This record gives sequence, structure tokens and C-alpha cells, in this order.
Amino acid sequence: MGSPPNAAPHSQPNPGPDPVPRPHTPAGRDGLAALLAHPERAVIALDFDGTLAEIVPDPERARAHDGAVAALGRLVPRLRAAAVITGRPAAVAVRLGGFADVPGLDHLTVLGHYGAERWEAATGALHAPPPHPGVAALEAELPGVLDSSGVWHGTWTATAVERKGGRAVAVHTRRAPDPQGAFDRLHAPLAALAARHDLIVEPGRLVLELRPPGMDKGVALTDWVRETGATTVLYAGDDLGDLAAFGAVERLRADGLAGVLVCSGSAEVTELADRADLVVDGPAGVVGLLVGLADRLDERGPGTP
Ligand SMILES: O=P(O)(O)OC[C@H]1O[C@H](O[C@H]2O[C@H](CO)[C@@H](O)[C@H](O)[C@H]2O)[C@H](O)[C@@H](O)[C@@H]1O
Repeated sequence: MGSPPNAAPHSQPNPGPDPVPRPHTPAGRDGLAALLAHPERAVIALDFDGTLAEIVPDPERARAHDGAVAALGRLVPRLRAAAVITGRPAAVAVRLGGFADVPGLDHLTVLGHYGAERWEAATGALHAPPPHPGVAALEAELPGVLDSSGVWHGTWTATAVERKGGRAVAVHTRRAPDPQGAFDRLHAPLAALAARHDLIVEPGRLVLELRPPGMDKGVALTDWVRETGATTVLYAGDDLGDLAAFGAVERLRADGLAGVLVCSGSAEVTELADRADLVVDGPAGVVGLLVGLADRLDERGPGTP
């Protein structure tokens, strides 16, 4: 009996590494501390593609990263609310993410089309505004613009165009022979096409999305956070469309809320990392963060804030 040789006689067990990565900004550390101290007052909102789902060449084959839904199912019941805010149609994000009928996610909200659409897990109801008339007119003109662009060295293929239920159209260049060159070459003509139909261009990761104006992820996030009455918000995103949500969190912080900005890091987009409190390694890193938060809250026992 007694301590083994060389062991400190009264040493404490090593608690191991903290499962939650540490934000590098004071505001981010305050935000994370507030979330962990009072999760019942905190909300999280997450982008889908590039944040909860790995980027893949075919948009239809995107899926929630392994462990993402399970981690959310553990974490979300401890929080005030959770949302996915995405450029996808809400129903598509629900299908690809596997967010319906998940234990623990019975009150998840999915805000699609940058917040224009809303799906509630509690009811399965989808609220969507009428389609913008410019989208159908633009879809009719789009093949001509793509044909004349020359970026596909021949005819463009159907895989370049993602039709989004008559509410938006995304032109993808990831599978073009020169993806970045095609993106650069198409940007101006697609912006002009969008403007002719009172639409805007939303640039993303090798995608140019043509969509109605008047809504963005910042507006969507601010309205939703206010509606929940939360005093802490964590937002995670990876792409240019998420910058509006980052701006919203910065404004909410200026209004006295606590906030954490998480960048799902990639080599393709660097703009978010500069403004984030915490940069994690893509969707795997986001899942690690969600698991770490769930672990930390579970250490306190079920239901205890
Ligand atoms: O707001 P998000 O959830 O990030 O959605 C934004 C757009 O993401 C999708 O495109 C991106 O993901 C694809 C699948 O991994 C990838 O192939 C593409 O290169 C990326 O840009 C989606 O297809 C768009 O409709 C969304 O608007």
C-alpha cells in the first residue's frame, strides 16, 4: 500500500486537457464563460455548408459531419435555443443535415435562404415568402449568359447550376476546369444579370448565388436572438455570407449581450478568421467544440445550469 516510488504523496488526478478550445480574444472568452455559466440563457446558431457539413463537389451530396447531429442532440437541450442559418432552402438543409425527428433537437429552428424561410422542428412547419418574380425570369436568361461566358470551354453542364425552388439560383464553379478563374470571369456578368431582375449576387465558396435582396444572415440572427430573449449568443460560420452574422454578434455585444464568434477555418476563405474569437479546423473542429461544450455542461449533471 502507499504511494508508488516517485509519486507525489498528495497529487491530484490529472484532469486532462480542457475539452473546450479557448477563444483568443477577451470578448470571446467572456462569451464562452457566460454560455457555460448560464447555458439556459444562451443560444447557438450555426451555418450549414462548410460549418456543420464538409464542402464537397456536388452540393446534393453534402451531409452533416459525423457526430454533428449527435453533439447537437446532447448540447441543445441544455441551451435556451439553437438555429441553423443557411443559404440553402430550409427543407433542403433539414434533409441533408438529418435534423428532423432527432431527440434533443425538437425545438431546433432552421432559417433557410439567408433567413427568408423558417422551419421549426417542433411542428415541422415551413414558412416561406412568395417567390421573387425576378428569379423565374433570370432562370430563363441564365443559360445564354453561361453559354457566352466560355468558362467551361464548351457548353456549361447542368451540374454548374443549382436551382433553389424558384427562390434563388446558385452557379457553382467548383467543377469547372479552372474553378477560381471561372468564378472571377462570371462574377460581373452574373451581377449584371441579377441587377436586371432586381436580384443580388451573394458570392460564396466557388459559388455565385443570385437571390432576392432584403434579407441576410445578420438580420435573421438578430431577429431570432431577440425573439429568444437570450443574453449570450455563439455563432459559427465559414463563408462570406456569414460575415453579416458576425456583424450582428458584434452589434449585439455592443448592446450588452455576450457573444462568441467561431470560424470554421478553411484555406478557401480567410475573412472570417480575422474577426473570429475562435478558429477551429473546419466542420470536424466545429463538432469537437460542440462535443466539448456538451461534455463541460454534462460534468455538472443533468439539467443543472
Ligand atoms: O449558408 P451555407 O449553409 O453555407 O450555404 C451556402 C451555399 O452553400 C452551398 O455551396 C457550398 O457547399 C457545396 C457543398 O459542399 C459546395 O459544392 C459549394 O462549392 C459551396 O459553395 C450550396 O450549394 C449553396 O446553395 C448555398 O447557398
